[in-house]
Amino acid sequence: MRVIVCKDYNEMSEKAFEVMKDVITKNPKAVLGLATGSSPEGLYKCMVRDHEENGTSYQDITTYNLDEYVGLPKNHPESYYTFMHKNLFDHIDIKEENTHLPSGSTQEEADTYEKQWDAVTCDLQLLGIGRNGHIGFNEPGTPFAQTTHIVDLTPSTIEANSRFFDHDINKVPKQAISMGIGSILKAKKILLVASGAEKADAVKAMIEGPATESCPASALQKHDDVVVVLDQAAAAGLDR
Ligand SMILES: N[C@@H]1[C@@H](O)[C@H](O)[C@@H](COP(=O)(O)O)O[C@@H]1O
Repeated sequence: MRVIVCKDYNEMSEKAFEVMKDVITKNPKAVLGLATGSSPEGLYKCMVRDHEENGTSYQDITTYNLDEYVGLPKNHPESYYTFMHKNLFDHIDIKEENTHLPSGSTQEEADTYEKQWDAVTCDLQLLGIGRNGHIGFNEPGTPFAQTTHIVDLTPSTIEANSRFFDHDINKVPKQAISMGIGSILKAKKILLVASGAEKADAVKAMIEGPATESCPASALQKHDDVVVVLDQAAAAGLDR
């Protein structure tokens, strides 16, 4: 794992953008795995600004998102479909038909998404990390070989994500459809961004702990091309 520590969220976003831009420049037909949450928002802003100022084109780029809540209509303000359009897709020249998000509530629908994912080679998978070490919605205890699946969210994730639902845990969906850890590890390159003190324990377990199902992100130790971009607060627990 290559670990880059930045002074703050903005610098983290700029550094992550450099990694992203390099992939897109080398391959304008790249397949990108995308993530939601506050961690990648700054990176998406950099991509939009670069598209507007430098004309970087996404015409031939294809995207696959990691996850989506079960039970929220597509156009719900907190659906990941809405998030991706609001933060990225509506501001760049990507073709709607080239963007993919998982959807549905059954394992059959999850398997269909995995088949689509298997048919492409992802050049760069972007990830955030949950406070309990989850990636996508793969909660602690998820087998590393897991493919796209329906997930029961843990109380800790429901609580963490309630900030997007008026701080009301009753409004947070209780399930999600998520690429598995095995799906994520299929990407050629992985870029994980994390900021803030509340991520420090998960970041330490991911990088310096053993590769164990109790920290889903520690599975990334098994991949040979991972770049982790952190701000100082998220890196605070690291020994090295
Ligand atoms: N499913 C998403 C994850 O993909 C994301 O990494 C995590 C952290 O979110 P944030 O970046 O807002 O802290 O939250 C959600 O649960």
